[in-house]
Amino acid sequence: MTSGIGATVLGYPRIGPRRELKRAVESYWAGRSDADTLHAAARDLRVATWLELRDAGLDSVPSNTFSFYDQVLDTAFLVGAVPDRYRRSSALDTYFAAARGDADAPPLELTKWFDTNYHYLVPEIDSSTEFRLADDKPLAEYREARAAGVPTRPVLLGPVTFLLLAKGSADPLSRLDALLDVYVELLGALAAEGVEWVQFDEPAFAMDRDVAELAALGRAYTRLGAVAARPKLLVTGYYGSLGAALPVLAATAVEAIGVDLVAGTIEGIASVPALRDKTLVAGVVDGRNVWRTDLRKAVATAASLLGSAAEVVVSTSSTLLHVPYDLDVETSLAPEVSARLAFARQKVAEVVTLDRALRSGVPLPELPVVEPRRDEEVRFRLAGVKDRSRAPYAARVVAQKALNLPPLATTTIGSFPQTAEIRAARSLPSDEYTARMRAEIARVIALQEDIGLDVLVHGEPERNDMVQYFAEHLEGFATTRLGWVQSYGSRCVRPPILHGDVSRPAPITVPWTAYAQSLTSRPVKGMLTGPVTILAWSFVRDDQPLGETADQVALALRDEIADLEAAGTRIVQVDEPALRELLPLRAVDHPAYLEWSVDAFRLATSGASARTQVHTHLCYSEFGEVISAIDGLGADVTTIEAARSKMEILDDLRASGFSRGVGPGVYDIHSPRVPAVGELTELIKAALAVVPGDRLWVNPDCGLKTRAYAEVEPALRAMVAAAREVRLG
Ligand SMILES: CN1c2c(nc(N)[nH]c2=O)NC[C@@H]1CNc1ccc(C(=O)N[C@@H](CCC(=O)N[C@@H](CCC(=O)N[C@@H](CCC(=O)O)C(=O)O)C(=O)O)C(=O)O)cc1
Ligand SMILES: N[C@@H](CCS)C(=O)O
Ligand SMILES: [Zn+2]
Repeated sequence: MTSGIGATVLGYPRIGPRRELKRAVESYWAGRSDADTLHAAARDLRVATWLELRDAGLDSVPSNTFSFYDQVLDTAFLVGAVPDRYRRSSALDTYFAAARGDADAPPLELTKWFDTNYHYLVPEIDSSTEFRLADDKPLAEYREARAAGVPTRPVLLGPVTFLLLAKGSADPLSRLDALLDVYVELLGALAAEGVEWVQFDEPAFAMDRDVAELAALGRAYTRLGAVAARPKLLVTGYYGSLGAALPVLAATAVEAIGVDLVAGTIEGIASVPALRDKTLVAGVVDGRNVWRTDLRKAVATAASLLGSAAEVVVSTSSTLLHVPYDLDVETSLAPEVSARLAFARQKVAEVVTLDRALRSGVPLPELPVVEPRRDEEVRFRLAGVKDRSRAPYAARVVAQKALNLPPLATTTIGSFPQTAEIRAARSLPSDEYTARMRAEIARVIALQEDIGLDVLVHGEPERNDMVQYFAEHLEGFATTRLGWVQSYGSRCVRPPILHGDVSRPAPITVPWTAYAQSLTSRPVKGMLTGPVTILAWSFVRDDQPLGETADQVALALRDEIADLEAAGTRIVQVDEPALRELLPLRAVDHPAYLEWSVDAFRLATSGASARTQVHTHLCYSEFGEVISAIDGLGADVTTIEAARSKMEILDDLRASGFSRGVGPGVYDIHSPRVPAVGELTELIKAALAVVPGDRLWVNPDCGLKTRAYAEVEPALRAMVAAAREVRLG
């Protein structure tokens, strides 16, 4: 039996090719435009996407991939799982209150989406949550697309992944049957509308799952498969192999299963007999990286599955949300780099080409193969690095006494507010720009001295982004002009493209840091982004192990640290906020990752003298799982996000016996709220119960770049006052 889904992609970017959605929502938030204007902008983006995908030749076009903020939040609204504290006068304002918070309620928790740089809002579900079909977004988008002449396939977050991502219940799956009632009702409504296919995403099953979770998956799709009048069902599990979830899904009545054959493998697929009457949606075009597909290899992979399913069709390995829109607008990329690339629009064309080749025998085009740039000197130097250790910590503590820091030393994480004036200045001529940035640094240093911080920062005004900035100054990286990818809500990043061997033509941060240090007698921290984070937030080459690429980046950072020391820098911070993010989804892959990631950090930092205090900073994740790796980094001081998770990290630190300097963040920089001195002293005292005062640092959770001075200044003053109060006992 063939089902006729045909060539498709599992999802598409939604921010607009020129970040139109960012401008539209931010304008609405600022009160500069009304809801109708915002809805019209959103509609234009959706319609343009559907027409583009249809005209590119896809047989099945996805819908409901649009979101004003986040698809997990959309799902919470769809099923009525929105806490009452967010109820506002309109549905749109209720939605944005949950996403961003307001004067009356802090937002839902924001956290990393699997092993990507996308962030989702964590639904709150407990035994009292009354699920109901509370929104018609998937239906409305289907109708809108149909009116534009495009029949579409609504994409929904699968019920089991939704519950597994939620918090608030010790046993979220106990709510599955109640949630399924809503999905059953929705399937009926979609069928009545004439929807032919619906896609359910269950990426939670690319991770290790226990027997109860696998059983819940089976129960969910057995129930949805049994709905009398329903669209055909495609269930996808991406960011890795479905593993044990594949036979579970195959045993249900769903018509199609989407498998990730880029992050996952074909292993085990042929041995699932129940797939033989289903459509296999073969994800052979990489949804997360930007390399052009090896068409011959991809078609061979898909063809090898032909006997395992009733039908095999070509698709992307995951949603295309994580790649930029269009390579063709990047006219400044070197031709030998762009010849190796495909962004979302080009990937759609690849899917169509591959599907026609697989199912109709249309010949594949011949494309030239371009090899990555090799740098023999970098490879030679790396082969010569034998030792990645520093002097013992006790000796470093003695050597660093010269810094003369008080107990409960106060500092910030690096960035100060990136104001509109700073961003606008980027287009100035070089001399003028440098003068503006130096003036900003001088202002930030004077402010920190006035506030009374002990260890200062230069404020990072010259950095458009903590990864892109370094990529712009390293060989082996390309950066884009318009290659924006959604990170969270309206915030976007332009991940650099790490395409060849990495080297550092000249010092990167030294002039800015040295200038800042020349203005003050207090120590100014040199500020670098670590090798793991640079890889995590870039598109990385896939022709060599990640550990090799990380070492090349680390070597460049090692040279930068040596130059910072030579210029008089006594403290260097190497940020690794993405250390947890890159942790592989399957436990079997953890040890190898933790080994190369820790090794790369140690390569970057182990050239530092015992007198130089090395800090690292981590945020955006829960760190319990990688606490021993954090210890393995060997930094003298680790500042870590803690306030948002209510200092839960203290338990992990206590349990791990962490014995070096640590700064659990005392206030949440994601909220405009200014903390009171009293609440900060309480947090510092709680931390003092776990870490002695001479090793305990007082700092915010993360950098201040997204905040305004009106919030930052009083918050830092409160933080310094709290540290002084606790010092006095
Ligand atoms: C710490 N985080 C980061 C992650 N990933 C990164 N690559 N970088 C990170 O810092 N992942 C986890 C978190 C995610 N958090 C954030 C937080 C904030 C942003 C953000 O604010 N993004 C900005 C874009 C930042 C940037 O690249 N700025 C450039 C370009 C600015 C710009 O838009 N210029 C205008 C023209 C100038 C003007 O007049 O404003 C234009 O191009 O039109 C710069 O400063 O030069 C955003 O706007 O979304 C992202 C992730
Ligand atoms: N130094 C960076 C770290 C962010 S995770 C900053 O302060 O923005
Ligand atoms: Zn941070």
